[in-house]
Amino acid sequence: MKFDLVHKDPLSKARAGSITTDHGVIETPIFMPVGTVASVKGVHQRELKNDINPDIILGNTYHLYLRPQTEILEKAGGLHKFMNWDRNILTDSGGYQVYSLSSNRKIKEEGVKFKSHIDGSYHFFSPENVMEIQRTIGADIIMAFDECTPYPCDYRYAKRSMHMTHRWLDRCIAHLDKLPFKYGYEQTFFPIVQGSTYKDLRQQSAEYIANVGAQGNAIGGLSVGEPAEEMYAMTEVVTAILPEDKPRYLMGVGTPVNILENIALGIDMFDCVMPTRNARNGMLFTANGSINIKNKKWEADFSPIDEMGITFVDTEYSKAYLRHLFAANEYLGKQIATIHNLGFYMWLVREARERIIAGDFYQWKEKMVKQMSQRL
Ligand SMILES: CNc1nc2c(CCc3ccc(C(F)(F)F)cc3)c3[nH]c(N)nc(=O)c3cc2[nH]1
Repeated sequence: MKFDLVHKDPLSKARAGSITTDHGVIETPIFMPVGTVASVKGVHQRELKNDINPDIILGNTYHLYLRPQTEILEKAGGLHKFMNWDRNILTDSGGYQVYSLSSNRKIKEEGVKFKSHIDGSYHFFSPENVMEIQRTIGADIIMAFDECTPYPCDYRYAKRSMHMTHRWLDRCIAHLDKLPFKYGYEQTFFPIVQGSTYKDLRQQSAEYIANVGAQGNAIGGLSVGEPAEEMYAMTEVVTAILPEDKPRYLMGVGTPVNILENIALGIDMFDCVMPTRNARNGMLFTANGSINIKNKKWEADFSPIDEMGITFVDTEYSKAYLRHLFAANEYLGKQIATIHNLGFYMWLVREARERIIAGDFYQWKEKMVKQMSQRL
């Protein structure tokens, strides 16, 4: 993997860059649509390419391991082939999903024992077997097996959890070195900074991760319920220590405002379920604020969904029609809203990149943060 920084903003830590992998170039700042079980819910790969056009999407080790299971993915020649997606894929290591999805799980030094949310069967993730699973899935960027420290937690727990994540990181690296690439293209490993919302622990963890010298670095343990100010404060502490010439991925972030604020703090990569999950609930994000399309006020509003939208749904369908589809619980409604929201998130980070290159990102960000916070 190669990362070229093409521009830095004069009034903030925002950067514009390009990540090059064997599956193409990723222009940063980038938003990565969540494709949990080898699909961005309700969107065809062709629509994804033509209308939303992400350089990279996310896949999930926890889900893919349970279904369709790694044996099938291996026979398919990896996830790219299996889902007919020839651009970049990043997989999370499953640690977070076990913590957030599995009913009962037991975290020990060796690894995590968990119960499948699908059929109740018991499984075990360790740094070692998760590296093997991610090699088999074949994503271009793979994540360390970490413990996403729950929030809130006391200092002692956060410290112990951080040190275990560091020991697991060492085990990931030691094991990965013995596992050759399976499908003829490179896979890049990102370690993950923890430390909860304690400044000194975040500094320690950022130093430990920076020392690994990886091609990219992630910040975990945030967007887990902490106030936005805490998220920004921890991001600031960590980006001051992580190497400037490597991409930074802030996991699970966030709202449009969170994304702009963290771009200003030096973050390059984002993922979040909000655009897709909120869409299925009728919550649309726009440059002028958010719309709850189920609201009666849109019943006879025949204006386009979003005059400034970048996808075909924004101009080809009206607010009244989309509201009707939700009222009738028509599947098409969820699909239209999902394409709109993903389109908006892609527009937001692309516009941020253009502004960083043009040199007026900071002023634009200040204006957008106010404008997007309105409720329409
Ligand atoms: C929502 N907040 C949040 N999400 C977080 C995530 C998940 C990110 C993710 C990746 C891939 C998918 C996929 F389903 F699309 F594949 C879905 C979600 C974290 N992941 C790890 N490893 N460590 C963390 O410390 C961490 C903290 C996180 N805060």
